[in-house]
Amino acid sequence: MSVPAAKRIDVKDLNVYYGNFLAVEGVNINIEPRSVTAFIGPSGCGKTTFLRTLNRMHEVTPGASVKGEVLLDGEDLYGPGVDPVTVRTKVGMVFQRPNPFPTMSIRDNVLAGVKLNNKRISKSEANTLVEKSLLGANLWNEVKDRLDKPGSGLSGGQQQRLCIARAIAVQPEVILMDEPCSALDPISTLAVEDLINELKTDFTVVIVTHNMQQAARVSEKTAFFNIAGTGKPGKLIEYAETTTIFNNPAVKATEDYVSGRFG
Ligand SMILES: Nc1ncnc2c1ncn2[C@@H]1O[C@H](COP(=O)(O)OP(=O)(O)OP(=O)(O)O)[C@@H](O)[C@H]1O
Repeated sequence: MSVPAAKRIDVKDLNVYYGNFLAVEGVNINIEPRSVTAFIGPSGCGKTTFLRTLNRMHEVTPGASVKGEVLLDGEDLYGPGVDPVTVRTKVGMVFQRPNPFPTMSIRDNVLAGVKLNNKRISKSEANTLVEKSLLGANLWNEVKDRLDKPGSGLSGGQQQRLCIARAIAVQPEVILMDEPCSALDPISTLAVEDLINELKTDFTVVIVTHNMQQAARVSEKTAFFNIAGTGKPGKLIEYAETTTIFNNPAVKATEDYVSGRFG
């Protein structure tokens, strides 16, 4: 399976709205390819909302809209004529709760995204893709003898890695992860964190996490978001190397948050 080039993301002056409500204001951020970037911040500061604008997934919510630009290697995802479905094949997403199709086999779960995109592939190509994707998701050895069994028969951590295999199978350039370990036990969490570390060899990875140790373990750069109060928009407060954010942040609010003084 050839791996498409990981791409950089440049966001310019992005506002995100739910109807008239300005949920996230004025985000400017440059995300490097082949790296892991973590989004942290207190509940309601707009991490998920902003993440979902990076593959136009927010458009699934009626009334949600953006102003500004999101460039993928210089191409605006919101440019005229850009199809959001195509955007989502380039920028994949893994959700908080593992969501394999429960009655579908492990093998068909891996291929589900590819089939949704109406790609026709031969049986042998499909076999290769299933194996490569499961290898890429560190799941192959655990499931290779039961590929035709339902995805729901796996543990929570295995299911989440299956969802990551499904995301990889589409061969995206960027993988977005919204709290991918929040429903997992500590051992499964470590397995997924190891995997995230490996994914950055081929992909640009962006992860929302509430777990600051996790941000410190997996990411090169961290973006801290905050809100001034209920009803106010979330803003990107500080974005820097993860070690700087945790050890020597420039902004007092970042320091208060990472040291556990609020949030
Ligand atoms: N579908 C929606 N409709 C209207 N407002 C929404 C919707 N989803 C989120 N919001 C609002 O947008 C703001 C940002 O929410 P968001 O879920 O992005 O924050 P978050 O930082 O990811 O929070 P958490 O850490 O709790 O998941 C909040 O004020 C929230 O109430």
